[in-house]
Amino acid sequence: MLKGKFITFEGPDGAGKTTVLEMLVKDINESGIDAVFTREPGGIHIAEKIREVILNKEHTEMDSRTEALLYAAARRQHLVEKVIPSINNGKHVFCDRFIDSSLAYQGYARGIGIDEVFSINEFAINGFMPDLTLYFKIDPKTGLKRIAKNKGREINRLDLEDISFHNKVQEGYEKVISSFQERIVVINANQAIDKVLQDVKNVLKEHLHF
Ligand SMILES: Nc1ncnc2c1ncn2[C@@H]1O[C@H](COP(=O)(O)OP(=O)(O)OP(=O)(O)O)[C@@H](O)[C@H]1O
Ligand SMILES: Cc1cn([C@H]2C[C@H](O)[C@@H](COP(=O)(O)O)O2)c(=O)[nH]c1=O
Repeated sequence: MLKGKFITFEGPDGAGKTTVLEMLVKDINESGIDAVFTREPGGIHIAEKIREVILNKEHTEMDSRTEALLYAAARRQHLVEKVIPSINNGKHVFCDRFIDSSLAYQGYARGIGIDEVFSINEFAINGFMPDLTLYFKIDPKTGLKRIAKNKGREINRLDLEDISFHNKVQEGYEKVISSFQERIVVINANQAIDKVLQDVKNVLKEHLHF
């Protein structure tokens, strides 16, 4: 059987990744494409439990390396339990965040080092990288404003970091993009949502012939 593709969505908080993925579900399903939509950290029971531990606002004492290891552990379980079996069954997997988030947030913004965080993730992913990554580019301040406007959304421990942390996340992503130019496509997320969705669909058509 032909394997599915692994497509990840990345970007700062509030960039619009989840919104676009939710809009894509309908279109992809209607087009008859066999796809799975999932997220990190989470997507399966154990990883959702790890998510609760990482993002709990009360866990202010969490050490940066502990944080990096927990994200990597959730990633490993999600990969072996959900992502890899789906891809082997010919399904395309769309995932809200993956390794690039760890490189930008823990590697660069937390100051552990992008190479160090890549190393612990190599153990977790064992060579399994995305076929394509869409990076939602937005000024972090705009992303945080969008989140603040959305009263229904739960604010997590990472959202509560100050703007200098979120600016570092963006800088970290820029470094990651320059290291993986052949895999990562940049989407202008600072546009009306319908235009962002259309740009995403165009990239999927071009790269994956959807
Ligand atoms: N292009 C857009 N223009 C204006 N508002 C938007 C746009 N895209 C998303 N939003 C709004 O911004 C908020 C955050 O969007 P969303 O949750 O999709 O971002 P995200 O990238 O998944 O963020 P996070 O990674 O922090 O979960 C939501 O309230 C959403 O409705
Ligand atoms: C996978 C991953 C995520 N993060 C951060 C990024 C966000 O602030 C939260 C997840 O919340 P979302 O609403 O689902 O985007 O976690 C991270 O720091 N490192 C990672 O590897």
